[in-house]
Amino acid sequence: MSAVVTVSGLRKSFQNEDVIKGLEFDLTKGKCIALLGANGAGKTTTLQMLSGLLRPSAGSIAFDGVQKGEDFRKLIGYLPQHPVFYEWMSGREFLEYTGMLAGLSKKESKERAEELLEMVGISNAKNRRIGKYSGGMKQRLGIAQAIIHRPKLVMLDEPVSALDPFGRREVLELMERMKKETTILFSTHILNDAEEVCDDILFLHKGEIVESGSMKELRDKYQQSKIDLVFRGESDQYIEKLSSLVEIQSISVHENKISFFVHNIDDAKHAFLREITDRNWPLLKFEISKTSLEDVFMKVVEK
Ligand SMILES: Nc1ncnc2c1ncn2[C@@H]1O[C@H](COP(=O)(O)OP(=O)(O)OP(=O)(O)O)[C@@H](O)[C@H]1O
Repeated sequence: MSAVVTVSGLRKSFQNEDVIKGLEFDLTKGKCIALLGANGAGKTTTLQMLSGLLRPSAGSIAFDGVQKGEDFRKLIGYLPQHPVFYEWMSGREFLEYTGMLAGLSKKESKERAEELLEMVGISNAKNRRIGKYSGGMKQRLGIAQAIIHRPKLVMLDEPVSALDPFGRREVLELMERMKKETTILFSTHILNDAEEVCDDILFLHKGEIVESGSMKELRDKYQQSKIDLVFRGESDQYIEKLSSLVEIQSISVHENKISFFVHNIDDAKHAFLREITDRNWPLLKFEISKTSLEDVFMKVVEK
């Protein structure tokens, strides 16, 4: 599959401090990719370099079909983390204005503005002043602005983080619709949001990509089945016996909770329950679950 942009050896330092430390990745055409990372991981800095607002300290960013030195801005759309609007303009006026700034004719801008107001679901408020819009509506207007010139890649910096649950839902649903038309790179520190709409993840931590791949690959790689057990009293003898019954990947003990990570959850469940009931062990808790990507994310971030 072809890449809309290929990034190689990308670095950025501020006052001799390395903030982005040699990123290597490409973004596959037609995908929605989450740039996931905690606060300060370097997401905004990365997006600003990709959008041409910030000059990299080193490395290259190559857009598909664009020669070195050629203007690539027509190919990209960008919604900053804290977009600023002319609050006195109406949504329609704002979109027509940004359309013309992006190089569309007056007629094209009008038509595209109408189309986008419909698409992002604010056409009934198109003549209202932006100052009267809710957070979710402003964010959707910001997204419309970012795609007015039909870019090949649209970058959204934390588009849902500051929204209430309603606004968040509106924007995530809009992204779902946009996926059919363009490649999306969106930054977030909330894994759930990434999981909901994205195909692929770039996991940024302290300026480095510590994990990447499709959602499915990462789930397959990290999701493990586990059985949590709590017994009354000392648990060493139970751990020893239970771990001899089936193939165990790992065991962790936290206070009085024993977690067995296993390959085959059905075998383990039956074997454990049989053993515990046959021997009448003082079981207080038996719980089956899966580790989530969230657990993995937390582990990496805590390092
Ligand atoms: N202009 C600047 N001058 C100095 N340091 C900067 C500058 N811009 C960003 N940084 C630093 O670079 C690091 C990464 O910042 P960045 O804003 O890219 O992170 P982020 O992942 O987008 O986080 P957040 O979600 O909090 O915005 C931070 O430590 C930040 O303090």
